[in-house]
Amino acid sequence: MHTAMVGPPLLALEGLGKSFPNGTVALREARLTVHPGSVHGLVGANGAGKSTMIKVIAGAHPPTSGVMRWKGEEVVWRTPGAARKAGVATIMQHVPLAPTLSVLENVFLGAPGPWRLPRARRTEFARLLDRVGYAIDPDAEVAGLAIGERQMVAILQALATGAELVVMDEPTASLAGSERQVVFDVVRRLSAQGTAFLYVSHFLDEVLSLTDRITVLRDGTVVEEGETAGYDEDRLVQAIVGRDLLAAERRGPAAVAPDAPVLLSVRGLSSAAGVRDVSFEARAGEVIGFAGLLGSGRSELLHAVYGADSRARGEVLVDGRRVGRTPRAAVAAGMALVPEDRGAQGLVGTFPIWQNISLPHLPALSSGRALPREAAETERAERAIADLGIVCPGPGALPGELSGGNAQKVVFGKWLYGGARVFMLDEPTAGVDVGAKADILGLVRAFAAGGGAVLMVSSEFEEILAVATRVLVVREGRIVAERAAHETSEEELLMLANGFGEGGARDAA
Ligand SMILES: Nc1ncnc2c1ncn2[C@@H]1O[C@H](COP(=O)(O)OP(=O)(O)OP(=O)(O)O)[C@@H](O)[C@H]1O
Repeated sequence: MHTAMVGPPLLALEGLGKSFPNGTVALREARLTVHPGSVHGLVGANGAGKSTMIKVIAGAHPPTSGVMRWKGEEVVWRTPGAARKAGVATIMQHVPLAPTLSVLENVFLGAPGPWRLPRARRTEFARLLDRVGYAIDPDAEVAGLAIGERQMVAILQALATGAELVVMDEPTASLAGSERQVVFDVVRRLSAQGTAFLYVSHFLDEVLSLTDRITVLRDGTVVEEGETAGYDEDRLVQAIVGRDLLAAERRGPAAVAPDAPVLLSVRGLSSAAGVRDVSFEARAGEVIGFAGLLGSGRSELLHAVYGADSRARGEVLVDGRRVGRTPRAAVAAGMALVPEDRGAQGLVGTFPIWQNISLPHLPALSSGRALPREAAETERAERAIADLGIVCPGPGALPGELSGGNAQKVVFGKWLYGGARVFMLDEPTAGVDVGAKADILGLVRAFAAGGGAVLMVSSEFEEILAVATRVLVVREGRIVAERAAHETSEEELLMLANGFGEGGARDAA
């Protein structure tokens, strides 16, 4: 990392304001200064205005007020194309690549210049790989790539367009440890070559280790800006949420009574989606963490338990009674699943928040015939908004008006306030800020303490250890190891998830 502080900044925003038609003021007199070759962290709670700022920079949202300067010159980018042409590339969390095209074709999709000729392309591709220090087959089809590799294709694509500033929105959100490292290495390497990065992330350890400077947004305004060296995690959390939370997050799991009844039994579950002969039990009050790498089958396992995979074979029992193998039967038996892909499976875009939250519970909330009681539903939504700290104009807001993290909290609220007893969470804190993360983990504990059972999948093993009573390690669709949470460590779980048993021997998975 070398920061060229002499000369004008690469990008400067001054007095930036952005209001939406519904009256929400997302940015107020905000400022940002990014220097060439620097890695600049942008952090803030859910709804603080990070995405809005990025979208203004990327030319996707016109600002309502303020000035933007690029290399010292005042600029107005009315389209993403204009920003890209000037040298800004934006990499969003869900990388929009063309799945049926090859890596090579994707990398040069938006690139200008002479790269239409196959020979020139391959030469340039090799040069780009050399710059990032990463190897990937140019002829591989993108559909077959792991998420980490897709991120790399997006970075190569940004370089191919000649980007001088790469904006990354939560680039590591669904990556496993080793894949994250690859992203960090590339960012460091490219910044040393002069490319600047604006790095948006809720993973504060990443922001602290990777960036040179940090800007903290709260409620649309910049509350702090300074050199990363002047921060530690506690101070950054304070700046983001205005309170100290780490104590709550580190509290550790509660113990389960040895005579607690078995709530959920899973027997010999297998599926074509890669789940292989999985059996386990969950007692009332237990939080079971499923530790596995991306692609280990951990999400498929939850889906199979929930009955969402019609090809799955095996038995699932709640309170000793067999549950039919459909999501409908699962819900009726008291099971709830909060999926990882909340965008596609979580919310109905045309329903206000209150309706989304009560969607799974309509029978319980209805009086007489299928007429929902709006007052009860609104009350439930208001409770969810308060408990989970959902930043929104009110229960009548539409999902599209919410920031990403707040929309996730709504999905969470959907299930939390019903009569569920077995709660399955797939990456429950992905994309939510540190404050909400502590709130959600607190809710998980409260749910278990109230006699429920929780199955939780997370790529963050630290988070699993913070709430789980027991950890099941998933690899290649099987449970390859079981540990009591207080008897294991992040390092051990990572080894096991990677297929290494104790002493470095590969487990016979
Ligand atoms: N299209 C929109 N219409 C109305 N309000 C919006 C719109 N997009 C965002 N907002 C609001 O603007 C504010 C800032 O949202 P933004 O998405 O920038 O937050 P964020 O910091 O990126 O949050 P997260 O960490 O959850 O992604 C929020 O209050 C959000 O509800």
